[in-house]
Amino acid sequence: MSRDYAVDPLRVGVLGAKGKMGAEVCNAVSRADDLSLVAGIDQGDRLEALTDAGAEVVVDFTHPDVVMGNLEFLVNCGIHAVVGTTGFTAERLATLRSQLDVSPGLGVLIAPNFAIGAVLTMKFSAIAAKYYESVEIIELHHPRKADAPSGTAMRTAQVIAAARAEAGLPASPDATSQEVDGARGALVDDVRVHAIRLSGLIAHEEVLFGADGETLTIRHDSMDRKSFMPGVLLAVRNVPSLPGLTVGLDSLLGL
Ligand SMILES: NC(=O)C1=CN([C@@H]2O[C@H](COP(=O)(O)OP(=O)(O)OC[C@H]3O[C@@H](n4cnc5c(N)ncnc54)[C@H](OP(=O)(O)O)[C@@H]3O)[C@@H](O)[C@H]2O)C=CC1
Ligand SMILES: O=C(O)C1=N[C@H](C(=O)O)C[C@H](O)C1
Repeated sequence: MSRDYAVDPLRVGVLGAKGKMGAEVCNAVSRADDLSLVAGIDQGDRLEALTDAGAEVVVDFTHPDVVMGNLEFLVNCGIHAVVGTTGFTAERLATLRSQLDVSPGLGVLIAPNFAIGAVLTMKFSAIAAKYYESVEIIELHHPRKADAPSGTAMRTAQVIAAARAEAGLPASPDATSQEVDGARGALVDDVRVHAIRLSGLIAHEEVLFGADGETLTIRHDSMDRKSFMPGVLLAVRNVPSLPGLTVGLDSLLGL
């Protein structure tokens, strides 16, 4: 018999509950009739509070330095995870895949960005990439952000680079022969990424494409952290039926 979540809500825990994103997630989960917030823990709290509370899905918005330890605990305890925390290198994803290989039925979903517009920006950029000889990315964030470039910009650069490689495109043209360190941004998979940190901003990304006589700019702006909540809740509701590792929201959005 299938479970009636209106009667028996999915039990959700939040890691990083006092942070900017974690607090917003606690509010969103509390407001959803089919979900029940059973634990919200932060720096210094015991991870066991999650098992004590019977959490079935845990959402992690903490810090790149601690997220792998958190996930090891959750996987060992058989708790599904939805992860927004950044810092997922190919090596980290491989580690996670091997942990999940021995935990049949368990799901972990990691999304570099839960905002629909950011997911579409990555998708549109992957489509546009093969038509333009030049591409650069500018990401713009609030100044309390720990990592640069953003996880979204890293992922955007990776999908663009993959599309360019498949189309046989060389590196973007660039005649710079004299440079003040950092003036041309960071190279991520051969794509230049520039990171702005500015009070007043939340999370923004611009992808600029160029060819002879034209440019195309794809821009997304998160003006409020509420923009991430529909994606987070979509992931929470679906992760128990998505065994293994899922990266990105694309499949859940039908992209
Ligand atoms: N995927 C997405 O859509 C989004 C991803 N992010 C990412 O999410 C992460 C968090 O962002 P944000 O909420 O802005 O950051 P915050 O610094 O506001 O929040 C992080 C919270 O986690 C706490 N924390 C740190 N270590 C632990 C631990 N070991 N266990 C439990 N809690 C811990 C912090 O405590 P303390 O401050 O005391 O260290 C803080 O309260 C970042 O990696 C960010 O890039 C952000 C927005 C959207
Ligand atoms: O730290 C943030 O704020 C954000 N982090 C994520 C990232 O690094 O891409 C997602 C979004 O950009 C907000």
